[in-house]
Amino acid sequence: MPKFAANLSMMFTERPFLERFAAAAAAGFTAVEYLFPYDHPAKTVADALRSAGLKQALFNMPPGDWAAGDRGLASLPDRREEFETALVTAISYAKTIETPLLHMMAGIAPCDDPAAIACYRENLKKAADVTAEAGIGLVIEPINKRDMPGYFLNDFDRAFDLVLDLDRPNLNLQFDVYHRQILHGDVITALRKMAPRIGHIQIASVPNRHEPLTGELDDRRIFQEIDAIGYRGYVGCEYRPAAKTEEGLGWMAAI
Ligand SMILES: O=C(O)[C@H](O)C(=O)CO
Ligand SMILES: [Mg+2]
Repeated sequence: MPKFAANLSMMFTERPFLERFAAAAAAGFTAVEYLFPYDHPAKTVADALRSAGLKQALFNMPPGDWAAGDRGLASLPDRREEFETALVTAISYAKTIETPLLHMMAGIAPCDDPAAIACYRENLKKAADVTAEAGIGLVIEPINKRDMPGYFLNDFDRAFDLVLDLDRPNLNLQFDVYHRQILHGDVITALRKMAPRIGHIQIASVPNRHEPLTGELDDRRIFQEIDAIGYRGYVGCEYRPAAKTEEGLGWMAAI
């Protein structure tokens, strides 16, 4: 059975962010992930994590101005300096919080634009090499067009081929089952094909992005396959609870 990490950006949102760590631990989670810790000092987040006795699975590099519509900086040629600063910030936070893995978001840019493609590739190489020096893993995640219209990285084969082509040991794929199903379907075959380069997995029901066992996929079968491919990392529960978080946790006993 996979080991699950609560996503504190989506779950336990009935309480302020720093109180979600204790709530996740009380609910039985041993690890957490979230999108961004940057609204708080790194030490404050690290203290909340450690006080709750939790492990940190992953968080994202700074995405730019999220409220203004930024969804990452890596493919934006006119924001290279901001990307470099974001990389330094992410590594500093990752070291303080002892996070083994960072997700580099691509940004909103045409996926066929040559300048965006070149910029993304260069930034990805740089981020992989700099995180490797810090002993940190890096993942890239294709995201579906319904949830994130215009997002640069929106194809699993393209992301997988880029990981293989750049061939950095610490650079792998963030395989979000929710996005895979919406973008391409064929989840189990893709898990088997991409298994050697899967650095992180996330789950949510399709189409509503709620708890497991409530969507169109056979989540029990997918969890069996995640075990079968030999994935031993955390599976991030990146879902929006259909009601109160704790009321929706029955799936953990039912899988
Ligand atoms: O949305 C997702 O699936 C990603 O995992 C993310 O963190 C950016 O929103
Ligand atoms: Mg995801």
